[in-house]
Amino acid sequence: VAMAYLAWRLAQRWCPSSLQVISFPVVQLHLNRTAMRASQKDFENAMNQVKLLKKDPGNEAKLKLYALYKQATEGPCNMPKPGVFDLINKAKWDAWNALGSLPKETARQNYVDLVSSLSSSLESSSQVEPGTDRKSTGYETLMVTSEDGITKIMLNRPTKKNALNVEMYHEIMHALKAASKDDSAITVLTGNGDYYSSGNDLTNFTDIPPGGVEEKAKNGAILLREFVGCFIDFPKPLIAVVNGPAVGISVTLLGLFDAVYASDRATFHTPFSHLGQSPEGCSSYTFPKIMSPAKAIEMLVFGKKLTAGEACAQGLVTEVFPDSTFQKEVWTRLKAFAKLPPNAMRISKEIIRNREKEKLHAVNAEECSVLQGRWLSDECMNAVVNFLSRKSKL
Ligand SMILES: CCCCC/C=C/C(=O)SCCNC(=O)CCNC(=O)[C@H](O)C(C)(C)COP(=O)(O)OP(=O)(O)OC[C@H]1O[C@@H](n2cnc3c(N)ncnc32)[C@H](O)[C@@H]1OP(=O)(O)O
Repeated sequence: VAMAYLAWRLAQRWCPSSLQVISFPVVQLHLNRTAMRASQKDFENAMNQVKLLKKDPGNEAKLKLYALYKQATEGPCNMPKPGVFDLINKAKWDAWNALGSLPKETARQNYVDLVSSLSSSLESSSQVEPGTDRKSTGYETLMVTSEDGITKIMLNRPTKKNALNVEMYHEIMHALKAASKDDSAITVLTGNGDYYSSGNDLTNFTDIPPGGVEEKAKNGAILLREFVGCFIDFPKPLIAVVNGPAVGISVTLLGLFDAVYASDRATFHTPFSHLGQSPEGCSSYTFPKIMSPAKAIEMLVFGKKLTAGEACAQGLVTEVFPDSTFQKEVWTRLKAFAKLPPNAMRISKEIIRNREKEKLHAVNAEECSVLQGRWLSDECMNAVVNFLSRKSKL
């Protein structure tokens, strides 16, 4: 019920504007387009095209498609209004009902138009999609560059505080795999804008697959395990340049980096209990080792936010720099590191890290399995709903 509520809140957030988009232009289109009518064949083609869309068009578009489809095939909404707790069906009913007495032919035409615009917009944004060698511009959520012996992977959703959406998880894995094979000596992860990263994108929780929330949680655990695994196995020196606040998984992963340089503006926050969740990124193992069990519990269980200075004192951060000179000082240092013999660095990292690898993979698997259960809990669902409905922030 909580997840249905969540989907409904999202639909509700989008619906006020989307209903205007549905009802107002639909009527206009009807007036302007008496001569342009989509045939039944066009309509059927559009229905098939929807199934072939390479990307999920999002809940707002799906609600519009649903409403137009129902209007085109059954006419005005004559179903009883779903009960107040039947949240998803109520959002669908609202969308359909908002079409009023729009004629079937117009709804059919609008459906065809909508599918056509979705196909072209999603098609064009997926031209840079998977498969071949991605260059910097081939990423949607990252900027990846390679120069002076350094591959820099920059999280690039500054307007969302570099929250990690599903695409970003995949792109980071792709970029790390490419960096492990390229001719750079070291690899750097950093953030664009004022944040390093605000952690997992909480809207990841809203896209529920046909198998429901259980399938969603299972897929999330698989993705997380693979994602963290890439950091455990990364063979070259991996350095975090923490340009601003870091939250959640962007903090826990730092225990798997080989050096962490932070601006004095950065903070380190893992509010897992607040979110009804539990630690990941192997932090249940690395943090107690790095900073003592008691300090790790303050962070991972009680959600204590550390300043950069405190994180450095606890051993999570290697060195802190004043924000005004941060970029200059850090990159000068990194360029010097990148001139060291790459094979020697690789082999030294291997000998330091390898004996822990098996343990880290086991910890990762266990953390993912615990989180899978947490994502289905009321505590977690309520926390996500509260954030998405703007009732809470960290
Ligand atoms: C599948 C793998 C799962 C791995 C498990 C990982 C767990 C974690 O990482 S737990 C940590 C999750 N992160 C959070 O709970 C942070 C939530 N965000 C916030 O509390 C705040 O946004 C803030 C403190 C990070 C920043 O606050 P403020 O400076 O006031 O900026 P805004 O809130 O206005 O943010 C701007 C814009 O960005 C969106 N946004 C920021 N962080 C997230 C996020 N984590 N998920 C989704 N969206 C995020 C925010 O909603 C704003 O969007 P618009 O309103 O559309 O402008």
